[in-house]
Amino acid sequence: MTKIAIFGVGLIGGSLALCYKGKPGFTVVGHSPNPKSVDKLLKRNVVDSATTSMAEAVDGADYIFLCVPVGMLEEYVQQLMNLPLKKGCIITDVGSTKATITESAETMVKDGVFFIGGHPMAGSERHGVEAASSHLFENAFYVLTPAEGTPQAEVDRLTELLKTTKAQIVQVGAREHDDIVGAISHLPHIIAVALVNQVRGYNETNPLYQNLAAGGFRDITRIASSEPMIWRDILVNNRQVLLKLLTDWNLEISRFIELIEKSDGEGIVEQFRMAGEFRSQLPERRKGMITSLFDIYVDIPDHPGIIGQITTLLGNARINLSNIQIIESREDVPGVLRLSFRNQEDADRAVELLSGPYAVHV
Ligand SMILES: NC(=O)C1=CN([C@@H]2O[C@H](COP(=O)(O)OP(=O)(O)OC[C@H]3O[C@@H](n4cnc5c(N)ncnc54)[C@H](O)[C@@H]3O)[C@@H](O)[C@H]2O)C=CC1
Ligand SMILES: O=C(O)C(=O)Cc1ccc(O)cc1
Repeated sequence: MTKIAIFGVGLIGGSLALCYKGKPGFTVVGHSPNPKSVDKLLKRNVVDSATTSMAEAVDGADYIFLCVPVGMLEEYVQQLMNLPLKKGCIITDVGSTKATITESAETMVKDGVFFIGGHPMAGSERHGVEAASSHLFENAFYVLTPAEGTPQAEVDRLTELLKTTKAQIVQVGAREHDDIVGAISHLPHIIAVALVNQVRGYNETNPLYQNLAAGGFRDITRIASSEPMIWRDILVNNRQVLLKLLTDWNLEISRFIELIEKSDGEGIVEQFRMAGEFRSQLPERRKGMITSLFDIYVDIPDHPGIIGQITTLLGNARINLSNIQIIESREDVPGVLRLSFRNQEDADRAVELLSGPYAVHV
């Protein structure tokens, strides 16, 4: 039996637990310092067993996943080193930054125990075990940042284990990881939050901002709703990289200020052209760092219970709805319902299911 211990069974820890729980040959134990959380994990059936005792969780464990906020990772590795661990045990984490934990764990691990940094590059703005899903990592990249001197055979062993997540495993240097992920994930989160707060300010004097900010604005700022504590730790941890990126961001914005001041139409066109060209080269069907929602639109006649009927149809077909929004609902016009799904397959199935009784657009 392969024993997997998971510390911090939230969105990511819970999703990992669901990848292994019930698979032949695996047993999954969840750890939380909070007895109420332990009860919740058992009730929700996310793990085979759960405990508040670190010693009990790691007893005989083959793999230990640290899925707590980035700021707690080092402390967890330190505490694990004071416990009897199984020989050959691999400790890995899922933190969104990799340099500090990979470098410090290297100095902490004892003989016969290995630390391999990890980052499943998929997630969402939601948090907690309630949002966990065994499908979260499918078709996403899962980065491993082995500490120097880690035998490749151990990295291969973890890679083999992680195949169950259906993610594509890649090895990247920890510092290179933080540079790249800083630019494609951490900076966009900062920009989304700053943008929402800018509009929030205007909205204080004119609430029409909020009313008109549906649709596109809502979409591009989804990640501004991410869990504050998780992001506090990520941004503080990756501060060096982010300070450089924010300086570059200021330059990009200054360029736009100048172009607009000068009414430089050609310059503006050139900015859009270059961005469009690069963007069109991004991989299309792979799940990226910042996941998109897949939307379909359904015309809804104005009569009571219609939304319930649609959600029931989807529920019965076990199609997971991620978001639902009424776009227009006035007495004189039929409403449009926007249904969002986490993947194209669910969106396609929903179109097929709803196209009979309703008018569906994509
Ligand atoms: N949210 C996302 O989309 C992604 C997050 N990550 C990383 O995964 C890790 C976990 O994040 P999520 O699962 O999103 O967050 P979450 O909030 O859903 O889960 C965090 C877990 O850690 C526990 N925890 C929080 N503070 C704690 C404390 N002081 N002591 C002990 N346990 C504590 C929580 O009870 C919860 O079980 C973070 O390191 C994050 O950087 C990695 C990839 C994606
Ligand atoms: O909500 C989204 O799309 C994300 O960007 C999720 C995410 C958050 C943190 C990560 O380290 C990786 C992915």
